[in-house]
Amino acid sequence: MATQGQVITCKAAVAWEPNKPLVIEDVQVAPPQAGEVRIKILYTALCHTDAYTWSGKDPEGLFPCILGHEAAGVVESVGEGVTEVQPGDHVIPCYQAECKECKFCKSGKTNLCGKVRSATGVGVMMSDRQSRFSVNGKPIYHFMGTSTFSQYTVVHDVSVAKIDPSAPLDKVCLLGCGVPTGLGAVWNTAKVEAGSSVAVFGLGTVGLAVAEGAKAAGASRIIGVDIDSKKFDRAKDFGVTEFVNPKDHDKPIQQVLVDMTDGGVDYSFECIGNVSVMRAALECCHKGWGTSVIVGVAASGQEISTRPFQLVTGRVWKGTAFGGFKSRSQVPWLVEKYMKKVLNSTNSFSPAFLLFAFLPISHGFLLPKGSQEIKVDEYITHSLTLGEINKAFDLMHEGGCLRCVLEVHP
Ligand SMILES: NC(=O)C1=CN([C@@H]2O[C@H](COP(=O)(O)OP(=O)(O)OC[C@H]3O[C@@H](n4cnc5c(N)ncnc54)[C@H](O)[C@@H]3O)[C@@H](O)[C@H]2O)C=CC1
Ligand SMILES: N[C@@H](CCC(=O)N[C@@H](CSC=O)C(=O)NCC(=O)O)C(=O)O
Ligand SMILES: [Zn+2]
Ligand SMILES: [Zn+2]
Repeated sequence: MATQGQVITCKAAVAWEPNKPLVIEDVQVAPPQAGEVRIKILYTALCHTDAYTWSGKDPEGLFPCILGHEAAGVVESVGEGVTEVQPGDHVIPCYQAECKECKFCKSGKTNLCGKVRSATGVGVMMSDRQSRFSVNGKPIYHFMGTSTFSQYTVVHDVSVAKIDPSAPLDKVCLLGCGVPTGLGAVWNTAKVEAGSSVAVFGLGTVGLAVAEGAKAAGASRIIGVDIDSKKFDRAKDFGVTEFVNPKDHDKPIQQVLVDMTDGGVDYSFECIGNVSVMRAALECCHKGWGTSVIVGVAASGQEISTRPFQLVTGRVWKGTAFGGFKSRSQVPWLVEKYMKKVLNSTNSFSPAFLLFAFLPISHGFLLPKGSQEIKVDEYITHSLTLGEINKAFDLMHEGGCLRCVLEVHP
């Protein structure tokens, strides 16, 4: 039955209040307006940022809402004026938009986009400042401009990346957030060079993707720091070469790292969201040039501090959103890199090889040596259905879980 132009009633997980179990509801999803796209979400993963907003600690958190921002699906219908995608296209919703026209997009200095951020931060669509979701007439807020814990969602056209239709959506949904964030933190934000020493604080999905990116960039030492020693074994597969558990040391962790590395690491990455660790990550960097990148998201009211002397003496403190990747332009490229790995694991040589070899040039930037392929499957530790979403959130807080992928239309 054609659904174009109709309200769709479907299942979605609604967060009615902070920290209260999500409820699977029959949700009405309005048709897309001008410049909007309605997507049938097929697979969504959970990210710690969903848990953070659900906890009530996100200053932008609004309830009731539909969370979720790491997903893949198929375009169901498009609103007036949408030209870059059409029904049937396979897509990844992007919480970081890319309009290619605003001063951010045109600056060449950032992946942040200003076109719809004022609406996505308050849970509505840009054109009429209204939500497209409701339950029995009660509006439900959008989240991060994506709201993927729903069988159908409506997003702005500038927030949709069209991808290779042969890519497995149950895997590439991860390219909507955590994996690109870690890789991009290394390749785009820090620009780690071959031979560098790197410290990664937090060995969850984001930290492991940092390690993977650092290995691809040719880092000589990749030191993983985590308070859970069970994380260490798995981290070796992602490129971590040494491990430190702060609980095993009496000295501050920054001092431990400085002592291990003849004065400090060249690059460090905080992938936890803990402001004390952010300070340690800066202060374990080498005097004169060490760069620390904040990736973790810290709660409302939390602030970072250090002695200004740390910066006066040449350390650099940076942050990254979505790893600095320009979403609509570069998510399809990340999917292609993943597909190359899939192809290579089935064919020893494929004509697609030449295409992939030239893609980095056609996309305007160079890949670090050895980074032609990226892992995705390796980050998926659990698979459940949308109806089991509360169980999936419980799993996230267990040490063994990296990403749990939910089948949205089981
Ligand atoms: N900036 C961005 O664009 C993005 C930021 N994030 C944020 O990145 C952070 C990490 O995300 P995930 O990897 O999914 O989280 P995760 O919870 O899976 O990983 C965090 C790791 O840190 C470890 N840890 C906790 N406290 C620690 C401490 N004091 N010292 C050392 N290790 C400690 C935990 O054992 C765990 O292994 C979250 O804050 C998330 O919100 C996620 C995606 C995008
Ligand atoms: N509303 C939050 C914002 C948290 C945040 O920094 N989000 C990241 C993405 S985290 C993904 O899992 C981001 O892209 N930030 C840039 C942006 O424009 O939001 C808060 O206020 O803490
Ligand atoms: Zn995320
Ligand atoms: Zn823009």
